[in-house]
Amino acid sequence: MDLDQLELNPRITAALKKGRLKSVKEVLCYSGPDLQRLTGLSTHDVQHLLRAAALHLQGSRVLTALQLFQHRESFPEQHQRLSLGCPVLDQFLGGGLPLEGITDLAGRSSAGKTQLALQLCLTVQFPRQYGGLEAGAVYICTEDVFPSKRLWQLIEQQQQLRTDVPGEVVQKIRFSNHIFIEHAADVGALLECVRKRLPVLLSRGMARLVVVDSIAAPFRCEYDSQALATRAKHLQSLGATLRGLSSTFRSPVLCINQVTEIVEERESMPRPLGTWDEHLSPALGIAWANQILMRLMVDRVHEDDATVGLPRSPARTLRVLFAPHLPLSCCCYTVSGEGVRGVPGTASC
Ligand SMILES: Nc1ncnc2c1ncn2[C@@H]1O[C@H](COP(=O)(O)OP(=O)(O)OP(=O)(O)O)[C@@H](O)[C@H]1O
Repeated sequence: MDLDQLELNPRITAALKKGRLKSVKEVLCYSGPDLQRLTGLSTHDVQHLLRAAALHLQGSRVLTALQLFQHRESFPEQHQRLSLGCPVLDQFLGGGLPLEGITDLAGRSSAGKTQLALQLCLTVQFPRQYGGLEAGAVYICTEDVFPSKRLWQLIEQQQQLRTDVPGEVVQKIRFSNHIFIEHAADVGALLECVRKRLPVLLSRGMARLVVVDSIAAPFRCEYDSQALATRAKHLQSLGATLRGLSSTFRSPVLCINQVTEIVEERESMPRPLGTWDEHLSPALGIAWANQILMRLMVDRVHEDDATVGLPRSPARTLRVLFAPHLPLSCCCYTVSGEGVRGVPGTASC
């Protein structure tokens, strides 16, 4: 019984036993007045008891954020990330996706958002030493049908992409058996899915990655300008549920987002690769931005730009727009039959 480890007056210990309290955790679950009622102790004794219990749980050391950062190897849980399946992209993102919180991945159509999401659905199934979480993924489609043909292609070519993983390990994983696909065509269906079905899969350990592809689609078309407050309320509720699930089950949530583009007459000069297109902004505004932990933006150089002297490959960029643990930075990547790969030496701030 861990209550015996508390430095308490024997009188208080005896009162706890009489009140049938068995653990420090149990003590901390009661309010002061409840403890008084259960044990018959005075207010002063109960306060002393609560302080001793809190100190016991906290341990002897108080750690600062800097210590947590500097002694990574002593706190593997805090620094665990979900790999993107490519060492260049992992290094760019400080190890991969954080396990707790929502990552927003915005970008134009065909920029490569779905390709990254599909790759993550495979990576999550790898053993921990290869960057995975040894569990499946839930893929919630709100717009298009699930790209199963492309998924099969990626599965078949995993061995070529993941040269860091022994062949027998890759062959042993039944990737397609652990991807749970949901379709939610409107906000009501999406909320129902994340409130009811998602917790079941996560709590049973069947999945440890959630992809919503895309978060913007139902919210962009369902509300007119009169209903913006309702939209914000629903976005907030969805964000809170996803964040809660992510931190309870230490499972990353990736939300694919669309972009809004300001269309105006522009000079015909091509934009240099890796520079920020200020005409683009992620959809759903501040109501959604407040729900997410980090935001990434992918982009693809227009075909026209690629013909005006810019290199043909790489033609895609991945940019950190905000993240608590990363600088604002950018790197190039490619999409091939095998999957998504970062281009070495292209990361820049
Ligand atoms: N087998 C493949 N080989 C090479 N490139 C591919 C392959 N499959 C897809 N791609 C590339 O990925 C692009 C599509 O990317 P993706 O489906 O991720 O787009 P997206 O950003 O999700 O767009 P949307 O919002 O329209 O769904 C294609 O334009 C193509 O360039």
